[in-house]
Amino acid sequence: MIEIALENTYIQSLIIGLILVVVYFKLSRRAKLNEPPLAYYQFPFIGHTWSFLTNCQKLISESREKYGETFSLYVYGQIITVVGKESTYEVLTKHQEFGFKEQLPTNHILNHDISKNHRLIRDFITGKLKYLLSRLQKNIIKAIDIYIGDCAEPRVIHEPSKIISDIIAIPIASIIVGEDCCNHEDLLETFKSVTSSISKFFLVPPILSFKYPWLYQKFVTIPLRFGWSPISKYRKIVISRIKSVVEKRLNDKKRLGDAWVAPLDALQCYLDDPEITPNLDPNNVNYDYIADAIADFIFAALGTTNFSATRTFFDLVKRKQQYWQELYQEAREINKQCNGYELTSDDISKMVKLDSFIKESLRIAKAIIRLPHKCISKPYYTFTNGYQIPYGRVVYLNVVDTHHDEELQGQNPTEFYAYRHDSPATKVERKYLVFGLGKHACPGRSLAVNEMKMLLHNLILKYDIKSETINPIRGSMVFENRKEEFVN
Ligand code: HEM
Repeated sequence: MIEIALENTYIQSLIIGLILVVVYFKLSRRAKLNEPPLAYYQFPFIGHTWSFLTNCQKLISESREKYGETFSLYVYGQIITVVGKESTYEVLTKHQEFGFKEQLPTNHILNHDISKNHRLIRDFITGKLKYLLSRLQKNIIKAIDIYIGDCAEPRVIHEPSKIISDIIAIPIASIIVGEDCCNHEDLLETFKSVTSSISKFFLVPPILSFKYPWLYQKFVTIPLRFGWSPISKYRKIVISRIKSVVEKRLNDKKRLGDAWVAPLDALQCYLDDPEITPNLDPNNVNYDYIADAIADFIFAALGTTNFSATRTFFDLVKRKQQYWQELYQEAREINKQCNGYELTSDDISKMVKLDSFIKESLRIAKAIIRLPHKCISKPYYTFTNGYQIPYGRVVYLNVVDTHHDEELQGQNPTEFYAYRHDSPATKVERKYLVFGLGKHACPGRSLAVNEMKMLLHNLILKYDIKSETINPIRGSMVFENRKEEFVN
């Protein structure tokens, strides 16, 4: 008995000793690095997690003031580093040293190659956007008619943000699955809900994802291993809607050969991949891959554009007194010049004031820290300012530090002033991080900004819009046809 007890004590001491050695080595390795200051926190284990979740803005601005532009926080049981305007550029452009950290591990749900899909989206959007503008425009006008319509009598809209989302979904669907499919009500609904289905699935406390990514993955993927997926309903609807279209396209392509004119949409890009459609055999198409790649496309394109368009629209209504008349004059002039015909890309680039308004609205948006990146430089990375961080450290960008900086943004940087910009909303640059920067900068930004411009241009021309509350985000809006005539 005594022997067993002694043996247990010996094993316990050995384990404690080993832990101490590991901790010592970890600490001594870290001690050698010139790490950014770790902001003070009161409670061990909890660290800054609570304030990070509940009042991130205060936490970041106080820490920034106290410790300078680069500092570390203890969040979810892990040290993270936050960088300000000086080091942001380094993180976004040094691709050998920093990798983009996906906020949600969508690869567990979606059965496709994410980087291949992002390449495809990039090539498709940058190569074909000018041919897509006409379709986007037609569908925006159609969607405005469906969801707002004729307002000869003032019409109260109780959920304006939902209306904007509904409108945005149609043109985006038209460039993903094409004109034949994009009008099906069930398809549009599943497109609108897939982003939130995926996001909700990962609502497990991300504490695990930081400290024990492996355990987090095992934990969140338990339902998947039992055959349940948050997007199975989405897959079913998408496949049922695209199947006949795909079959027709493959048969036509086989039959007509070079004389066949390929439709211009993302679906066709997937069909052009021989791995997805071996031998153009309609019975052998990898539909699961296509449906999942489309879900990833929607994940990147729809939520972001919706959020930004809604925000800009609310800003427009909120700042009506100051900007509406001027923006209306610009829209009217452009509309007169194109004489009611479709807007060309030249016409859209003449919307200089609207573009600047959109840019300002996106700049001033309340994103505080964003775009987490992981340090992949071994064994550590040294910033130009001398601070060092170890391999594996997650680095967040303090976007506000750039977006609210007087030197970069001009006078009164925290205030909304639409005409402060001297470059278009799509331009990625050091002082404007809405679309990221460098190799991974958002490839869909021209599509998103053009879509927002076309939407707002048409709304400004067509309606007089009033908010029923001081804060338009919370209340209903009244839409009424504009009294002045315009050609459309
Ligand atoms: C206003 C709307 C949008 C915003 C604010 C936005 C923002 C962003 C940001 C911040 C990034 C990360 C950039 C980086 O790591 O440096 C990104 C990446 C990406 N965005 Fe967008 N985006 C928008 C619309 C779109 C649209 C419409 C599409 C598709 C047509 C799209 C497709 C993508 C893709 C594929 C990536 C990944 C790029 C890569 O990994 O190389 N985005 N976006």
